[in-house]
Amino acid sequence: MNVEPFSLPLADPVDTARGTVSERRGFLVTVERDGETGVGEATPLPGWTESREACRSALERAAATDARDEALAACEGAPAARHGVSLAFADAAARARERPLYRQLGADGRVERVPVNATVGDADPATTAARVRGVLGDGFRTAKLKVGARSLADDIARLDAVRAAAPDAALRVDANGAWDRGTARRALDAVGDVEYVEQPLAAPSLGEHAALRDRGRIALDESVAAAGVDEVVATDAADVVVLKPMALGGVDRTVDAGRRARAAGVEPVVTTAFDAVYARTAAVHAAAVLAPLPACGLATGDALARDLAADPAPVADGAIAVPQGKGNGVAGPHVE
Ligand SMILES: O=C(O)CCC(=O)C1=CC=C[C@@H](O)[C@@H]1C(=O)O
Ligand SMILES: [Mg+2]
Repeated sequence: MNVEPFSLPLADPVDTARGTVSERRGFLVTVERDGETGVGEATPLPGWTESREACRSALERAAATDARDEALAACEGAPAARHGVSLAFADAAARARERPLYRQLGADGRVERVPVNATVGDADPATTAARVRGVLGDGFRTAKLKVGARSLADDIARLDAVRAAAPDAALRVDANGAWDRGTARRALDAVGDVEYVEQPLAAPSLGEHAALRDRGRIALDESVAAAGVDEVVATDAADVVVLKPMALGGVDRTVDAGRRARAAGVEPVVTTAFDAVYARTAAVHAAAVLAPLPACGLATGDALARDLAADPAPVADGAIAVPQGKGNGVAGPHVE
């Protein structure tokens, strides 16, 4: 196993209630198996995953063995590291069997496309409205707006401006845990017609989120990373679970978690953690296994100023075409 660090700046840093995401640093994981090279990506994002140092240590432990199960065991407790190692082995296995990753992960039939949302960071009302109009012009139908970085009144003014400028847009909002219970209740009453409010309260707050569900649809993201999908489902804390493969320990675990959530009546949505191309594309495959899904947060490639390789799954008309070649579909070698 080979582990190589990388660092990628965002083209346009994303402002959220938890600060600004401006750079993604991670590790490329390469394994040779069955005569094929498999490539995985571990891109930790503190708040969702282990730290970069913990990720590096786990990958060092994993690299000490060539046995898949031992390497995965070395990554327990380090979800980004486990993501990288499990993806490298799954990519090699799918290539060896000459099938796309999503078939390797358990999809029964061919899946062509996964619908995606645009992600719109915090900005003043006019800028937010212009960005939403712009993404509709690019073919998106659904926009996820970051909220909670300013007062609720200001966020409602942003939503009003968006609805005036882009009345056809389907909207969701993501507060990244910025609100207290009173603000969250007022927000749910004031946001109007949105698909859901994502992570209104700090994670995990499962009982508190369950209590908010009579006011509107709740999606949980950081709470899923903190408490796990099963705990979120068992406590009736969410209508929607936001599944970030990087935070869940891999695309294999994401598929399993999505199936369990759906069986319990909770809708899964797959998103990236502003990952580089290997993990982003793998998340598209995970979404393909779970399809049909609501619009997923996978359209984050353009957020990066540069990437590790050409994107085999670009966004067109509000959807991503699922790569149908063998493996993950990213053509190496990576370029930095
Ligand atoms: O879900 C999306 O539309 C894209 C991904 C995304 O919004 C996020 C990725 C990583 C960290 C966060 O800032 C953010 C989120 O909270 O969902
Ligand atoms: Mg979120």
